[in-house]
Amino acid sequence: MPERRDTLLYLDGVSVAFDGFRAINNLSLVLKKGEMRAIIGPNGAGKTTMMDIITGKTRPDEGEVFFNGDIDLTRHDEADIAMMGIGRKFQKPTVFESHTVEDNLVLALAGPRSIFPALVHAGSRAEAARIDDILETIRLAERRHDLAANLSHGQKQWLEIGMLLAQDPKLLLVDEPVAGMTDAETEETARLLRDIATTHSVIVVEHDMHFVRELGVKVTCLHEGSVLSEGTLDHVSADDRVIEVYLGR
Ligand SMILES: Nc1ncnc2c1ncn2[C@@H]1O[C@H](COP(=O)(O)OP(=O)(O)OP(=O)(O)O)[C@@H](O)[C@H]1O
Repeated sequence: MPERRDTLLYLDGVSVAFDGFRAINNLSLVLKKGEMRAIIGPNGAGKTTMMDIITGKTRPDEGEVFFNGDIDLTRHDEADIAMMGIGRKFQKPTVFESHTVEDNLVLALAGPRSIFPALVHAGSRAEAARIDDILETIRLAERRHDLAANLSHGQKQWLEIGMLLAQDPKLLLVDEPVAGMTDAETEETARLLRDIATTHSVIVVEHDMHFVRELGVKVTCLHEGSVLSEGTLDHVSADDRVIEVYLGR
């Protein structure tokens, strides 16, 4: 394990059981500052539970969970952890359908981690620049005045990623972003996340191996609540144990 102080996220020996069943079992995983990581693994491997532990939704029974080197996440609740800069996007998009794309971002900018507390209603130049920036990143600059309801499923996912970015998180947790997307949207999402990863740390959970390949980052395969294999996608997908429990199904 690397020195904890140099890491953005540090999980060591983490376990949690539900009714005696160990959903997470002695899990150790380290994310470097600025890193993007893909998490794969079969249904029930513990991917969602791991995200729940990081975000403070679930408290581990054992083990260490540190953010930014020295913040013990097991001592904080969900609201604190969101304020500290861990943003999570769930699988299902939850944009405000009856608002425009731009207004969805304005609302997100005004959220709990807003860097524009008093300025939002003033429609300040800084806010406008920030929104332009996010719209470019999420490929929706041309759609800014359209209602979110009229976006495609993939574009709604991008908008929600934009709403997450508006909170300026240090770490983004993204759960199955490309489920239900077209092939073209899937490829664009990989590029979009790579752009975001130049300035943020990201954990992406995904089952779509073509997409994971496009991300081009280190992969961790979870199984039965711990790390089964870790490394490049080529390394992990050539691992017999990964083939047996996941890829070969
Ligand atoms: N709150 C809970 N109470 C009881 N069991 C739970 C709870 N949360 C998760 N589990 C169990 O823990 C195991 C791990 O589930 P988890 O959702 O983390 O897996 P996953 O890797 O995210 O799977 P998927 O790919 O299907 O989303 C599963 O067997 C699940 O049924």
